[in-house]
Amino acid sequence: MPAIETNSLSKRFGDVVAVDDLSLQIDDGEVFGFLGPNGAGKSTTINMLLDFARPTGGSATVLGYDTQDESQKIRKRVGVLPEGFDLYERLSGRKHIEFAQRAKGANGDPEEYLERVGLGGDPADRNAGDYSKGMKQRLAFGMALVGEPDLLIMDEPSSGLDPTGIREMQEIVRAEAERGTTVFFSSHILDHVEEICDRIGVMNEGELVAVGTLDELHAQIGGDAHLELSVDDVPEQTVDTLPDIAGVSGAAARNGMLDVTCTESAAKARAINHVEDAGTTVLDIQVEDQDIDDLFAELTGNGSTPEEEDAPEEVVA
Ligand SMILES: Nc1ncnc2c1ncn2[C@@H]1O[C@H](COP(=O)(O)OP(=O)(O)OP(=O)(O)O)[C@@H](O)[C@H]1O
Repeated sequence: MPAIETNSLSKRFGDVVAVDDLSLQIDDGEVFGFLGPNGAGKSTTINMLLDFARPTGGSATVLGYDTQDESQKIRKRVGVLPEGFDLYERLSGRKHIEFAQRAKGANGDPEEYLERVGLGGDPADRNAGDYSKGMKQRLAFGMALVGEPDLLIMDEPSSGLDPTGIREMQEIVRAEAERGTTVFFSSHILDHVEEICDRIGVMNEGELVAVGTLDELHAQIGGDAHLELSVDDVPEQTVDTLPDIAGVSGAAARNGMLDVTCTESAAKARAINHVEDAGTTVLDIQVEDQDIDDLFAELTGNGSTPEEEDAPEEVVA
């Protein structure tokens, strides 16, 4: 049974199609990164999975339960770290966990959850209002872990965290995944998901534009590779004929170099052979595979990488 399955799931807000015909399957035990720029439809998808928003089309199941008919059962087995969560400034970390336990009808030692998120000992009894941004995020994470959920849904869990906070968050996700919890991790920052996720789904303007492992994403989009050949001389005719080779999309000459763009890996060898067959000596070869950030930018039609867009926010502790 998949942990999450959506079938043509859609949501319209008037003229805005927030989620468009989303069909996605997330297996039990997977750490899945749900990636996309602002406004791509990630939160709306999560809201539909938790029945906070009703689809205008399609359907979904979470842990085998229908999201519209069996949402109570889903909420019992799912831990949620919402975007922009609220904490009670005057309640301690421990009280927050106890509150979450009561809400979920779960037992257990609150200290154990606080320790799992690095808030054991002294911080447990401090008021959440005195916590740093990272500590607040960890407390919200600890609350999501109450009741040992089978599935963790996290909406932008690293937003506003400094690099140390992000690393800690990733470590906690990893630890939970090792315990067998399925993790659905939404983010608009590729860096935050690529290391910890088994698979990534990329959303753009409500549509799922790619899904797979990082390697599969590279393959799906063609994974352009750039070949830089240092050559003894650059015959113009070769520049013209290189794009006729299968898998070569372009060629250009500059300063004794031949730049060749290949849309498939095997085309690199074919391009080199073609150049040498024309009587040119290849002196040196440099290969530059497309960077994953470029891939993301290409998939989401963004000129800049998500990291660049977000740089100022990311240094805020
Ligand atoms: N309640 C609403 N009413 C009208 N439009 C909405 C509503 N909620 C979301 N939208 C629109 O739906 C689209 C998708 O929004 P959504 O919040 O799901 O994106 P997102 O990928 O989660 O973005 P972010 O990373 O900024 O949270 C956006 O165009 C947004 O303006």
